[in-house]
Amino acid sequence: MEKRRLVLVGNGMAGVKTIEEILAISKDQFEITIIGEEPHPNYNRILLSKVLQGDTTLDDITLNDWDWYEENNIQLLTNEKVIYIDREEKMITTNVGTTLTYDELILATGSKPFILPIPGADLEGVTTFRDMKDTDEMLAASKKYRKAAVIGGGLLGLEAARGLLNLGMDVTVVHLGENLMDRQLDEAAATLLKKELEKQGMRFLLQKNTTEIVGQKRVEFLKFSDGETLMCDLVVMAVGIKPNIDLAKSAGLKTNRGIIVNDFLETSFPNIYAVGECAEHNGIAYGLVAPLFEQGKVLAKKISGYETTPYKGSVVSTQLKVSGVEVFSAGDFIEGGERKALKVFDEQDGIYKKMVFVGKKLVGAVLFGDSKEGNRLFSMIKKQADISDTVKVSLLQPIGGDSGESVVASMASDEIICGCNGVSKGTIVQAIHEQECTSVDGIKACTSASRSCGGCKSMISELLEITLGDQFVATASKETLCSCTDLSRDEVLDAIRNKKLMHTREVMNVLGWSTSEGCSKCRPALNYYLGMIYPLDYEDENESRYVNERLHANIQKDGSFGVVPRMYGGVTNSDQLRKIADVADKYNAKLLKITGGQRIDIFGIEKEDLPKVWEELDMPSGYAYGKTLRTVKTCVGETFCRFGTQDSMSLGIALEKRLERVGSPHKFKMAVSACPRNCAESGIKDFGVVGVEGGFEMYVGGNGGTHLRAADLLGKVKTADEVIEYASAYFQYYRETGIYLERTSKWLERMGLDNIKAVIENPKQRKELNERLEVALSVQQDPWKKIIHSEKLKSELFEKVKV
Ligand SMILES: Cc1cc2nc3c(=O)[nH]c(=O)nc-3n(C[C@H](O)[C@H](O)[C@H](O)COP(=O)(O)OP(=O)(O)OC[C@H]3O[C@@H](n4cnc5c(N)ncnc54)[C@H](O)[C@@H]3O)c2cc1C
Ligand SMILES: NC(=O)c1ccc[n+]([C@@H]2O[C@H](COP(=O)([O-])OP(=O)(O)OC[C@H]3O[C@@H](n4cnc5c(N)ncnc54)[C@H](O)[C@@H]3O)[C@@H](O)[C@H]2O)c1
Ligand code: SF4
Ligand code: FES
Repeated sequence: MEKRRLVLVGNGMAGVKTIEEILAISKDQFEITIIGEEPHPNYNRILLSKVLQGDTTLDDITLNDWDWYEENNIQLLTNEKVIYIDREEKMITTNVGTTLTYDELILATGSKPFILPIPGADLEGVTTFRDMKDTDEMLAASKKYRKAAVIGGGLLGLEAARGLLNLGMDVTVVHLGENLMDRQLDEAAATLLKKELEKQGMRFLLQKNTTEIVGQKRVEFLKFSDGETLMCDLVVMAVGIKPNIDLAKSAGLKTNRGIIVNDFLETSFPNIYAVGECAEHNGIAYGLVAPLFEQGKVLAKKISGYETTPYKGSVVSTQLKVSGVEVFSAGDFIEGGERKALKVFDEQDGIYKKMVFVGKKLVGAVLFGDSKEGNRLFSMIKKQADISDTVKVSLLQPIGGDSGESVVASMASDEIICGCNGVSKGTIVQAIHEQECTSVDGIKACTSASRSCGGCKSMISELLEITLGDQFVATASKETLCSCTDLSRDEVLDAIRNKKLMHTREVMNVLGWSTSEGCSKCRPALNYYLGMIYPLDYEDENESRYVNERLHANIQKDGSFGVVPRMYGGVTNSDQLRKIADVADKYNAKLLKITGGQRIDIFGIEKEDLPKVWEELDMPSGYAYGKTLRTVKTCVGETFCRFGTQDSMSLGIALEKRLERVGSPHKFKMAVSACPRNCAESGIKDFGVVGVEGGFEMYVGGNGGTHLRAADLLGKVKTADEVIEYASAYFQYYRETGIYLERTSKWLERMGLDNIKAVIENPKQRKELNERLEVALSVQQDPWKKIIHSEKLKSELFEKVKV
């Protein structure tokens, strides 16, 4: 049967969740294309607050990585905006001229932040908080400036303010109303919240109406309607959102605040649907993921031709994601008229709880200071169950305190544990018993619970403990390799060695993986571990590698590639430079850039040209894409510098030639400086060398990236040969004991510097590590050369396979 063409506009949370639901029920019905204006694969927008708070990175919050699209045969166009829908021809056009026809079209264009229409809103330093670009802008500003003003004291504004405080800025929240989070909290809870956040260092200006943002080029201060001002050099506008309906409106679909949809998410025009924040159902456009995911489920069934109950709207609950503050709000929480409130206020411990009833039905709740019962109350609100007077009062007791009973234990099977993804206690218990999910990650993989805000993780953990007893304690104390197995990395490696397992599939079969194919986390990890354990016999599985490693180049936003040839020790010559210039001209490179690792990146090469570019360069691969040694940065050293005490360039080149190509758990960067002035920045490298009088100091575990870490002193040696011996042993020890994707900075903290030192300083162990490394090095080949000389690889990788 010919597949129907399904086009999704908007690569965000609601749209991609709908596609996941479609794939789960009818994998082969559609040929799917997703078009997203942002340059990234689908990421968890909710966790941008955590990225801003410095707790995590874009990689960590990616929900569906590039490989997921490829594995599911989804064509993904990023950095493209759909600007036109031809309803009659059933065709869309993007801003770069791509046209695509569709049988079914889903609009999931999300929302746009509301920008106050005041003078100065377009000044430099004024931003919103909606996407990764905004988050990057705030992260960058925090490195240069000190004073931030956040306009809007809602959920978003407060989470932004907390993030900026974490980044070391002075933060003032400017709020129009009398109470913070006025859409979610009553006066009592808002007052407690303000006090708590003030303790954390946040400042507030309430009942302040901003009339102007003033500055020459960049913002300098805010002006308020009462004539007062506030000095600031960063302004974050968080004053609400409006559904993004521009495209739908221009296509003539019926719109109001959002795109009008019926109970099956159908718009006013056949075969066009809307889902997520852009959709308006019964007069409501939602701004939280739980209702959007509910919509996605209904739409997936509808579009796949399955019978479905109609979408009848959602009751919502919210939780603020600021550490140290527990706030929960759900339903109709303001009393008055027939809505009667039941409240407790423990002033000493700063706990406030309120439930609002209509007759015997719970219709709303606000919790401050202790929000453990939040999801349970939310379940009751959703079910509109009758609650007796005794239960009413018992709901306000601190469960788990006096009685010893846990909240989770007392929940009924159909009560919701994960509000974002609508997953009940019963579903999780079933996954534990029937799918043998025994960790929070396992539950996430089996049911999606905890995949969004993560607020339910502690309840899931508790439920696992209650359901599995001792067995959970055993599995909880270890981190599993991935959600396909309950075995830890060490247990898997032991089994590979003891049972002589030689292939990724064999490992999965013999060790009882819960999935037949594994996942994008375990496949590359197993490929690495097997290669490390059996350097001579294991045949690398290219298809288990991430796309950059598979193609030996770095894929860029626009789908072209960056090519970085090796320049040992950052030293080059006119011949190499000429070749790079010729290749750049011939293959229309878009940019030549000197990298931080002292070499040249040739950007903008098309995939099919890569083998020809490598051949014409005739230089080794710089592995700028690899989990292996990247570069050895060097200073000019004693050869030219009057401060130099050692020959840093020769040592750097020797180290790079010795350690290149062989795989490691993550990338490995090195540097050699010839004196303590440290021009090569040896203090922030995985292995850094500093020349001193009479020898070299060796520093380890440094990192100059997201998690900045100064390297620790490993030791001091006299000769360059000793440096090479120590560095090789250290690298091999990391290869053998590191967890796949663990940088040495984290590895060192996990293993303990003293323990690592004890191994590396032991002459016997150092020698053995060097010998084992030698074996691994003996079979390495330059991958570019290998591909150039293989017609099979060239055609498989660069002609047939879609990236
Ligand atoms: C910092 C932050 C924290 C949040 N925290 C929470 C929370 O704790 N709990 C919660 O429930 N919700 C939270 N939310 C809200 C939640 O993230 C959103 O409700 C959800 O992401 C909306 O999903 P969506 O797919 O409708 O829109 P989006 O995720 O915004 O996706 C829409 C996508 O469509 C793209 N697009 C738009 N127009 C076009 C076009 N014409 N062509 C191509 N692409 C287009 C956009 O670039 C965007 O990538 C938070 C939001 C933010 C910003
Ligand atoms: N934890 C969470 O669930 C979470 C976190 C972040 C964002 N979100 C969602 O993201 C969306 C955007 O959040 P938001 O906080 O911007 O929206 P919001 O509408 O909830 O809050 C905006 C706040 O700004 C205030 N405001 C309006 N005009 C103002 C002005 N001129 N000056 C000062 N204050 C003004 C309002 O009184 C309101 O409290 C919402 O849908 C929200 O639910 C949710
Ligand atoms: S690290 Fe020392 S030797 Fe090397 S360039 Fe800097 S000052 Fe000169
Ligand atoms: S409650 Fe948000 S992920 Fe479960």
